[in-house]
Order: sequence, then structure tokens, then C-alpha cells
Amino acid sequence: MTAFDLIRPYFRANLRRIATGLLFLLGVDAFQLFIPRIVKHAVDALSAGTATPHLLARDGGIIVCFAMLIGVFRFGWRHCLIGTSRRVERAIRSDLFSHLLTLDARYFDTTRTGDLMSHATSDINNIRMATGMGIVAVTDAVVLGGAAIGFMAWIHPGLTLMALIPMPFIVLSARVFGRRMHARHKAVQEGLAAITEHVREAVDGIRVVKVFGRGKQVDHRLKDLSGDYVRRNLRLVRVTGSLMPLMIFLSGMGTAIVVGAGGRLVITGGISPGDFVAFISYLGLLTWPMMALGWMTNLVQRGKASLDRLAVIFNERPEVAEPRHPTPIANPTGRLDMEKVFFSFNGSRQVLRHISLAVESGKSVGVVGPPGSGKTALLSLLVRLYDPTGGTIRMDGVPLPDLATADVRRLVRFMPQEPWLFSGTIEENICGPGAHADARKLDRAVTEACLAQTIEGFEDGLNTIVGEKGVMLSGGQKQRVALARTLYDPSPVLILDDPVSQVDTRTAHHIIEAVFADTGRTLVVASHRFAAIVPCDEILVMEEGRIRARGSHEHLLKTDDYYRETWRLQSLALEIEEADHA
Ligand SMILES: Nc1ncnc2c1ncn2[C@@H]1O[C@H](COP(=O)(O)OP(=O)(O)OP(=O)(O)O)[C@@H](O)[C@H]1O
Repeated sequence: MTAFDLIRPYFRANLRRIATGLLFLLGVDAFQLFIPRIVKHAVDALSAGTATPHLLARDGGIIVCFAMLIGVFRFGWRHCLIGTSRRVERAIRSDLFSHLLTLDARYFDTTRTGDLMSHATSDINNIRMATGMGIVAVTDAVVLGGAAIGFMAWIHPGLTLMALIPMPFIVLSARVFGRRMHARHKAVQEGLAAITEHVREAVDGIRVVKVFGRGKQVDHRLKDLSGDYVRRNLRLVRVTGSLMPLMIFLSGMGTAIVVGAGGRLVITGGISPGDFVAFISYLGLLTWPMMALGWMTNLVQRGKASLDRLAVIFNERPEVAEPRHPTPIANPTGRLDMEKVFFSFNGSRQVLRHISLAVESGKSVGVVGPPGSGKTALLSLLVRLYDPTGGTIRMDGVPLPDLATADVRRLVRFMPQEPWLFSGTIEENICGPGAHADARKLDRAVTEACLAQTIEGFEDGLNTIVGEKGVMLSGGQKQRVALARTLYDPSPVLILDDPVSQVDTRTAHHIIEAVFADTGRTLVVASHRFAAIVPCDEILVMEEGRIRARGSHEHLLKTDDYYRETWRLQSLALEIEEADHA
């Protein structure tokens, strides 16, 4: 998709509005061009001594009517053309967001959030400016500029040539200054973004800032950033502040030429005094189209560059692609198997190697191993957040890429390691924002996740607001809300990544009991806590992306050193904890 392909449908959808806006704009230009003719008529009558109060009142009345029409038509074009640009902006933003939602985890692993934010704000803003004011600038430059020059040439071609001498300088300076203004404006925006990001990070990490006494450093950094922001703004003001005086100077030069040369023509009878006044008015009208000409090229260039950047995102296709003809699973049983699976996040380092696994329906698999051994990577493949770089993963005998992604997400419920909560209520976090909660399902999920007592303790119960990222809840409470979210919709396969890492031993025990009580579903659980994996039918011990050992708890105790040693240490810690409670 090219930049042009990208913008075309938005223009097509607004064609009628754009055409109406252009008609209004042409109307404004026409009325503006006729006012000097009326002025000429009055001035000529005055200098010929034929002017009467009635004639002057009539000319004045016509000018007032034209001025009123200009006001109405100007409102019309602004409403249509600026409205179109806002509509285009809204449509592109919503299409961009919908498209981003189709992209897979790998895209977001490699794309900075700041870049996406900038596409969603300044790039779309550039496109809006190019489509709205860009159309106005082009039309004005061509129609108003062309017609004003035409009327001037009609009055006196030679004088017109002389009056136009400063015009190329106006076009050029508008272009050069516009470009410089854009660069400096961008620098100002970057300065502001740096301040915003610094404040956001400091507020987000306020506990670390306080506990490590980093307040002064954070404060100094903010002062530096603010100073830099002021400097950037002053650099911008130097450009914006000099543009207008330069324009006034250049258009003044044009007027001076006309006063000198045109005045002489009036004296020699080459043109009438009315023509002289009208000529100066047309020259005044010409300044804006000339500026628009320089300005427009910048606007259009900038809009095109932004469109090109957005086209790159719109051309991005998820690697985790939707199958053309998805295979339906009529009666899902939750049988899973992995065959010689390899996986790399970035295409270079393999984080999973030679993984083969078969989980019968209703059976459970536990995954243990040191940090970074590949547990989360393995679980992410089962829920198809990523596709393996080698090998096959099947569900009920069907390779995952042959299933509709929506089916995979419906059949496989996943609790990520990070208990991400959205700002909103506990209920919204469990059932989804705006969703109508099923009281029975909600009750069961809350009970299984050992959350009932916690919720009873809150004044607003399930309607308790959790705050940004669940800041109002403790780590363990957040984790249990995330678990309840996973358990809310029953599914044939349940995948839990470290589900009890942030709760006490007793709560962990209750959660594990509840999760394992449902024997109808297939369960895959990764955990550093052995209590969560000991009841599993099969346990995998991961090491550097491979399965170093596998079997039941008893088997691994006998055969694997890492497993035995970790189990011994955890049992010891548990005994000490229980002795402390006793
Ligand atoms: N998004 C990513 N991009 C690139 N590499 C990654 C990414 N996520 C994890 N890794 C790397 O992949 C390897 C496996 O990570 P993984 O998160 O699967 O380990 P883990 O066993 O779950 O660790 P932990 O017990 O700490 O949760 C690690 O070496 C890690 O650095």
C-alpha cells in the first residue's frame, strides 16, 4: 500500500463535503476579488466629480453585502473542509488502532510505545493539516492568486510585472521559514514529550524514588528538561517572530513599487485613480496566496512523509496470521501436543529447542526451571501469542495456525505472569469492561481464585476501583483478580504462568486445590513454587530452553538433581514458615 492508496478511500468517503467546501472557498475568493472593483468605481466617481451620496451609499452597501457573504461562505468552507480533515483524522486514527490490535506480540516486542504514540498523534495531525489547510492553501494559491494577478494585469501589465518582483521572495521565505518552523516545532514537541515521560516515570516509580532517596536527582533532571524546553521554545519564537515582519516588509516593498510607479501612471493618465486603489487592494490580496504557496509545499511534504510512515504500519502483517479457511473443532477436548518445537523471539537466539510434549485431555503438566529457562516462552506458544520457528503445536490434532485465532483464545485460557489490570472496577477486570457479568460464573471464578474474602473486605465489593494498573490493590490481590479473569469463562485448556508467586502459602494452597479440583480441563502450569506443580501428571524441568528432565514428582525426586535440590530447599523454607506461624 502506498501513501496515496492509504489516503484515497478517506477522500472518496468525503467527496461531496470537499466539493461543497471548495465551492464556498471559490465564493469567498470571488467576493474578495470583486470588492476592489467596487472601490475603484467609487474612487473613479469621486475623482471625476460624479460621485453622489446615493452612489457612494450604494457602493458601500454592496461592499457590506459582499463582506457578509464572505463571512457566511468562510464559515461554510471551514465547516466543510476543516470538518473533512477532522473526519479523515478520526477515521485514520480508528483504522490505525484497529490495525494495531491485529498485530502480534512480536511487533510490540520490537516497537517502542513512544513511536506508536507519535504516529497516533503528530503523524495523524500532519495528515489532518495537509488534507484540511492543504486544500485551502492550494485553492487560494491557484484561484485567488491567479485571479488577483489577472485583474492586476488587466489594469496594467507592466505595473503588474514590477509589483510582482518581491513575490518570489515571499514564496521562498514562507517555504524556508515554514520548514525551519516545523523542525523547531518538532524539537519543542520532543522537549515536551521528554518532560512528560520523565514525570510519568517518576510518578510511576515514586516508591523507588522515595525509598532510594532519588528525589533530588529526579528534580534536577526535571529542571534540566524544563530549561531545555524553554530554550527550544525560544528558538521557535525566533523563527515565528521574524516571519511576519519579513512578510510585511516584502509586501510593503510591493506596495512601495506600486505607489511609485503606479502613482506616476495616474499622473500621466496611464491608469485612473480608482485603478490605482484597486491595484493596491489586489496586491494586498496576493500576499496570502504567495505565502500559502510556500507554506502549502511544506504542509503537503510533511503530510506525505507522515502518510508514508503510517503506510509502513498499515503494511505490517501479523506473523501469527489468521488462517484463510480455519478448521473448526466441533467437540474440543483440550488435547495438546508439541512436536520438535523450536522458538526464537528475535530470529537469532533459540530460547526453546527440541520441545516435544503430549498432554491428554484433562491431564496436567507442570513446568519448572531456573529464571530465563524458557517457561513463559513455552506457555506463550500454546496460546499462540507467537508461532514457533520450527516444529508443530496441535490442539485436538489440529495445528494451531489452522484454527481461527478467536477459537484458540476461546479454547485456551491464559494467565500471564504479569497480572496486568486495567483501571476500572474489580468486576470489569474479571468480566471485561462494559460486559454484562454472569453472576454464577463470576461467583465461581472469585471463589476459585480465593478472592471472595478479600472482596467482602472492600466497602464497594466487586465495584471497588482498582486504579491505574491496579495500584490500589496489593500484589497478591492483583494476581488473584488476574486469575479470576482467566477462570471466568470455562475452557478446555487452562494455562497459568506463575499463578501463586505473590500469595502466601496458605492462599496458594487453596488456589491450587481449587484449580486442580476441575479435572475436566487440560492444565499447563509454570511455577517457581513447587506446590503448584507437584500435583501435575507430568512435570517438565526446563534448562536453557530444553527439557532437561520429565516425569512425575516422585520420579524427578529420584532422578533429577536440580529438581531434588530445589524441592528440598522449598520444603525447608515451608517448614520454617509453618514453625513461625505455630
Ligand atoms: N520479548 C522477548 N524478546 C526477546 N527475548 C526474550 C523476550 N522475552 C524473554 N526473552 C528471553 O527468552 C528467554 C526465556 O525467557 P522466559 O521468559 O521464557 O523465561 P522463564 O523461564 O519464564 O523465566 P522466569 O522464571 O524468570 O519467568 C530468556 O533468556 C529471556 O531473556
